Amino acid sequence: MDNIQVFMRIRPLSEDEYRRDRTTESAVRFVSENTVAIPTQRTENFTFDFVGNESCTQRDVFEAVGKRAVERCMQGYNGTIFAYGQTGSGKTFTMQGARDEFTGPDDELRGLIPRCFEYLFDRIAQEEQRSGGNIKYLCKASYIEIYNESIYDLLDPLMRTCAIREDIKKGIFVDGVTEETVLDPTEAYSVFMRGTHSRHVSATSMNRESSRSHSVLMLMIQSMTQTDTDGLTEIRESMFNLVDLAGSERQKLANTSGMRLKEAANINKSLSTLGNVINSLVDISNGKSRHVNYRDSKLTFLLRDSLGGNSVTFIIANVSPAMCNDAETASTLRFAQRAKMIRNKAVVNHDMQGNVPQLQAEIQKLKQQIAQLRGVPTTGTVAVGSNNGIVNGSLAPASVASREQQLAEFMLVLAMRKLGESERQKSRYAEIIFELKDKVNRTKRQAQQQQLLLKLYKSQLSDIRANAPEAHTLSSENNALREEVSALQQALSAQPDFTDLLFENLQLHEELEHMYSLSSLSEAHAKSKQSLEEVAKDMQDAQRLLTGLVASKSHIIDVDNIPPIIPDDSVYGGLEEQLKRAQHDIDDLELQRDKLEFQIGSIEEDWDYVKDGAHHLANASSAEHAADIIENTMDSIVGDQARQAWKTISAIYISSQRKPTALS
Ligand SMILES: Nc1ncnc2c1ncn2[C@@H]1O[C@H](COP(=O)(O)OP(=O)(O)OP(=O)(O)O)[C@@H](O)[C@H]1O
Repeated sequence: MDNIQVFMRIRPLSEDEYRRDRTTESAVRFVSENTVAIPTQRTENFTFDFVGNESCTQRDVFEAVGKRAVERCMQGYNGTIFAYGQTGSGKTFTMQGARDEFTGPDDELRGLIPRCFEYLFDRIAQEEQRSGGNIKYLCKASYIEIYNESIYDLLDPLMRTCAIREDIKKGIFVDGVTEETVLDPTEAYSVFMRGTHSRHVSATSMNRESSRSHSVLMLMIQSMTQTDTDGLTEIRESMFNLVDLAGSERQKLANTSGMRLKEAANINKSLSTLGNVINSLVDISNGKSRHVNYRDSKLTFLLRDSLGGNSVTFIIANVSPAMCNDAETASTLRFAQRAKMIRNKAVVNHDMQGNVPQLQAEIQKLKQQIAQLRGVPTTGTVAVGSNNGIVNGSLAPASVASREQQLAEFMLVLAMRKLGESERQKSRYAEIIFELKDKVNRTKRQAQQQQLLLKLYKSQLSDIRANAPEAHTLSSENNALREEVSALQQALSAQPDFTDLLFENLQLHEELEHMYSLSSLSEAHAKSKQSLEEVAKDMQDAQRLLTGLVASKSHIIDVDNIPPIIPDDSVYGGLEEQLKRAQHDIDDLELQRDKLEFQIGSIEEDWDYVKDGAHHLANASSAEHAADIIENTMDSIVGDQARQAWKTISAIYISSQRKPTALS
């Protein structure tokens, strides 16, 4: 059992941070070589397996983490390196490096990924040479992104989404993800950069930052060792995951809506699930029985083995040294401290492979050996010694024979198991073939349906074309109508401008009002007013009629330019509209659901802080320690209710301790 190893890296202060802090003083204080604290956050001390200060180089990180991870993968263990930390803390710099292109092995700023590639292929060349051709290696790379709880295949030109599946033999895997065989570091790096480029392109087109998603580069390393005599092959296979996580800062709901809300809810979900999984695993390491909710997020489900499973796991906790980021730095270190308590059970993933006759021959050989050994006592070989087989204090041949017999029987059992396994594998392959055939059939059916549709469209098109002879008549009719329209338009333009009439109307109206005010001709006024209104109305009607007529005559079919496919456009349009509305409703509902999940997650997290705080408070060693706990817990809580509850708990604690001055 190995604990997850945690490496902390402090990046140099950025110019922005300096402008904000107005000091170069670091928020992180070194207590000893591998122990740090954040005094402004009054944290406890944090001890890690390695702590790199601001001048820690890319080479240092590789020597401490990358090299060890590659070595374990070469032995057949699964390995994972996570880069964790707030946005801008240096995760990508640590994993990938300072630049977006590979400038070769002399580039001192290249990150862990290119360095791991170089080291891995160096070691492979060494091993292949040392074995004199008996060992052969195969490496395949896949690269995915987890964004909004969907998995995108970054090596697929269409960046299709994939599903995670579980299989008895393969364990957890990304179904249908692109796997590219890589033969040297340059090839591996160019595959990695291709995926990184797709990630940037999709991030830009979707108007989001790459730090809002997790990326996982998966390297499958397989070694095949040919055994000398029996033609069997030993296969070792390990999965090396290099994970660049989304920024770890807790997403706030305030002023967030639409896509951003969904994004925030999902990042929150996967990071808080990661936190919950780690908490449960820590409890398990402390002897408690807990269910671990790996399936609550894609990230934790995919990396299940890396957390409390069959993997050698390293976490690099990246932090900023700035005072303005001290709370986030403290939160990252608390996360890393908890993760360090998780214990993994890494085992070498190996298997024997040979065809069934080879395995059967092996069994036959073993059976013969057993039969020979069984025959030993009857042929009198055992009787050579005396004293129950003990000769001069050492085992007599009979005991040796029985030990050999046991060994041979044990090997027989192993071989039988192998045979069984190969049978199971065979049936699994049969299943896969069946599934593939099924898929092919479905694709064929879809293709047939599409061909039918195409035929239908073609026949409709040719119907329309077949009616084309009428085009002449239509065309002459068309011309006549066009002339009519232009005549009407002329007539319309010959009419006095409608606005002029209205204006005149208004003037007359005003004049009449004036006259009315001067004389007592009220009746005449009313009549004139009415008649003027009638004239205006008639003018309006005439105008409307004329415009309508022009518009109706303008709808003349242009028979020379019939679009290729017109069928049922309005129906499709209507359906599409309905579909859009339904999709919109679904999006709204999903958003609501995400929002609720986010709120629930946030509330649960808050209550966890309250519970943890109360637990720590009960065990506080001094009033100062208690004051720290009260303050830190309050900083971590987001919701009002939990804050209120924490205030009450703190007040009760303070009054019961009767140390109000220290704790206030
Ligand atoms: N150790 C370091 N030395 C020098 N510069 C660094 C170091 N770490 C990070 N930087 C610089 O800090 C900036 C932010 O780093 P980076 O992009 O790696 O952060 P990040 O944690 O990956 O952010 P995000 O979550 O947004 O992806 C970059 O300009 C990077 O070059």
